[in-house]
Amino acid sequence: MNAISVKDVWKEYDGRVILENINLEIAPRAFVALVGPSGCGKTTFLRMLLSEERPDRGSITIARQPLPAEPGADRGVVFQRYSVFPHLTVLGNVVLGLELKAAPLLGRLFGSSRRAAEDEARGMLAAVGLAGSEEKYPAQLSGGMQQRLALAQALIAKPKVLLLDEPFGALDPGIRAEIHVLMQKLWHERPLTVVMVTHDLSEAFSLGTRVIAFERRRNEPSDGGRYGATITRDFAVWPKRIAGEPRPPKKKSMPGRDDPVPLTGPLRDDPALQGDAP
Ligand SMILES: Nc1ncnc2c1ncn2[C@@H]1O[C@H](COP(=O)(O)OP(=O)(O)OP(=O)(O)O)[C@@H](O)[C@H]1O
Repeated sequence: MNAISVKDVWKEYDGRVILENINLEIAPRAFVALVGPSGCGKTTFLRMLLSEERPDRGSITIARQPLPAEPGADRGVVFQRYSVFPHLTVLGNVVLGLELKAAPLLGRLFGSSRRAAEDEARGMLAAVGLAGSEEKYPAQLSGGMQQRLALAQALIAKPKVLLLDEPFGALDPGIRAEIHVLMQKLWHERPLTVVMVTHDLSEAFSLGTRVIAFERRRNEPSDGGRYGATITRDFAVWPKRIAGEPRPPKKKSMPGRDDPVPLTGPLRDDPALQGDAP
């Protein structure tokens, strides 16, 4: 199963401790939202899960196996921008995900394999709401459609783990709400464990099964970078959100028990959960 286990992980850059003593057990099919102040090391943590960076100390395993030394098809990733290739069509971007998985060195499929890959990619594009846009180029798509494409490209290789680094941060609220619905649908339908970095607390609680805050407990300039951020809060979202069991759509007029955790009071004001978003 695609459980993630992080044990006593530390990361330094240039003699400065960025992350310290990170311990985290993520259940298979969880949707973990990571929040915390700007610069506390959320992206660094995600990059370690992707094998773009290595911990200086500690270990990370997925499904009880040490992380591969390089990023691979087992972990998909979507960034806030620039996740897709501008010179490839929408279809080409998604087919590439399959080509890189099947032929990592050559990155090309031919003949019937290519046709099968194209059919699969068309199915994936339909699943993210991009049917009919196959021959367009990313620049011809809106921001929301580009992120749908990035999700399709990441998911086509059937990763066990999906890593999201503020994937919806640049989208307008209406578009963001639509893509949240899509994101939940994709998570319910596929055997994925998701780790998402976000500055948006409301997004964290409306998508996640669990919200984790990173924070530096000591943050004095005189510390000289001796202390990094660590996990200071770990909330299970209530009512429980369970992969594969979508909640019924909300009734419009009456606030119900399936509403997300209300973001008022001490939680909303908790400095550990404040990013630098307005
Ligand atoms: N490759 C690198 N070399 C040196 N320092 C780095 C490197 N990558 C990140 N840092 C530093 O590590 C710290 C944490 O950066 P990171 O991007 O992980 O934070 P973050 O919490 O994701 O920030 P934000 O919310 O603003 O995206 C920052 O001070 C950053 O400058």
